[in-house]
Amino acid sequence: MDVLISIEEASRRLQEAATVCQVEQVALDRALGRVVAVDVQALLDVPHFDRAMLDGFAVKAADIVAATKDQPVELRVLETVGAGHVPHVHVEAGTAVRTMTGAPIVTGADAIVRIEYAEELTRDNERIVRIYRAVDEHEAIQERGHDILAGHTLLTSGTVLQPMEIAVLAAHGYHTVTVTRQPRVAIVATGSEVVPLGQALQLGQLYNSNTPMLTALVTQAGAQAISFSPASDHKEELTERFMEALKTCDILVTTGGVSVGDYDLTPSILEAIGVKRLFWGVWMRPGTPVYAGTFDGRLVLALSGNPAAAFINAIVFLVPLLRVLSGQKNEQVDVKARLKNPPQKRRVKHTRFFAGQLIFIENELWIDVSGEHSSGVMTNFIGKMALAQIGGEDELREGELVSVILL
Ligand SMILES: Nc1nc2c(c(=O)[nH]1)N[C@H]1C(S)=C(S)[C@@H](COP(=O)(O)OP(=O)(O)OC[C@H]3O[C@@H](n4cnc5c(N)ncnc54)[C@H](O)[C@@H]3O)O[C@H]1N2
Ligand code: MOO
Repeated sequence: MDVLISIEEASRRLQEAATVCQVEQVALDRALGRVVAVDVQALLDVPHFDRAMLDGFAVKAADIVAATKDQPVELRVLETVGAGHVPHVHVEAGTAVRTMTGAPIVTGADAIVRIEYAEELTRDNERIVRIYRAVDEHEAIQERGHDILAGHTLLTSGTVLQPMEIAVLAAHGYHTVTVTRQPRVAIVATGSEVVPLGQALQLGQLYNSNTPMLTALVTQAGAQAISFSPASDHKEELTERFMEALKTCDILVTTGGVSVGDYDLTPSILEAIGVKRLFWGVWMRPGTPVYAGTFDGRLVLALSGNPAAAFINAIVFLVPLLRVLSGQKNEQVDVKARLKNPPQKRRVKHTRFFAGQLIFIENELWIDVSGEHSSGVMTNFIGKMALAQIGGEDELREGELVSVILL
């Protein structure tokens, strides 16, 4: 390992080495979570016509200024217009059109009176409506272009497509959208003790939990995970697996073999195949011996083998990197909470991370980090929604205000 560097410095080196992925077109029904690559313009005025926002009667507001519960005003009803219908008449003084929510407003009308304040009847074969309340001009009418006007910018590049962004694109008639290609992340777990799921365990062996965890995390972050079978701690096997994985990806993520033991071969093998080191060792715990490098325009992150350390390494370095590669520009919210039940641990120079539960106590956000925090303990993460990050001048004491990373 090198002299340890700060998380900020490690992140800076990684982000500097990262480049945004190419662009591609995707259909709207495949676009969830993808990142807009080019600003998208509004193609239409939306709504595309003046429309009714309530079921009622389209009227001239001036006709019914005197309408009250006791002294209703009567108007002649010319026709009924539902959503998707087109009015065939023109409202003159003394007339109205029965108009349903979403229908176009008939010409001549300037307000909608809701149906609850009106009563329609037939007199001498004529449709009449009694109106019991005055309305303001424009009441319950949404004008053409009220939401957005054609030619305005609808979505800026870097926007993550969530359900409502997709709805907005569809409202303008877009079938497809230009997005950045999903970053491809190759995942290689290492360690002679690590065996694939489905195989009986012998003494000293354990199942590979890091690959499924990282695959899930990468998928959750909107990137594409390519998982390889684990490689045992042999130079030839590690070399072959790393080289094979590097061919297919934007980022190679490995776990295990980054510390100082006799079989911790990952950094030396990566460098033997041409990886250029960005750092090896960060003031963080868990996850201190994390390694990073570059290889022919790709990035390499070699995480600790300890599941909790690998997870926190990935949350701190991999997830933000995926944001950069996919061109995301969404602001990250800075969340702070007060520490509840901090472990009795020595305050060290390392930035520490503890999984916790967010709770409100008397209108203040707290993060309860009770439970065992060890690199080898996974169950303490179950159901936890956040990590407390204790760094800099922060103290490990009850009530300390610390940064929180939402999971
Ligand atoms: N003398 C020193 N020893 C250690 C140091 C040190 O500075 N000096 N650092 C410690 C720290 S901190 C960590 S973290 C670990 C990092 O070890 P490695 O990254 O080299 O990881 P391994 O030794 O390969 O594995 C650690 C642990 O995790 C288990 N493991 C590995 N891969 C998987 C997997 N895919 N799924 C589930 N579990 C996995 C592995 O069996 C080990 O138990 O080093 C300390 N040592
Ligand atoms: O990286 Mo380690 O998790 O500090 O034991």
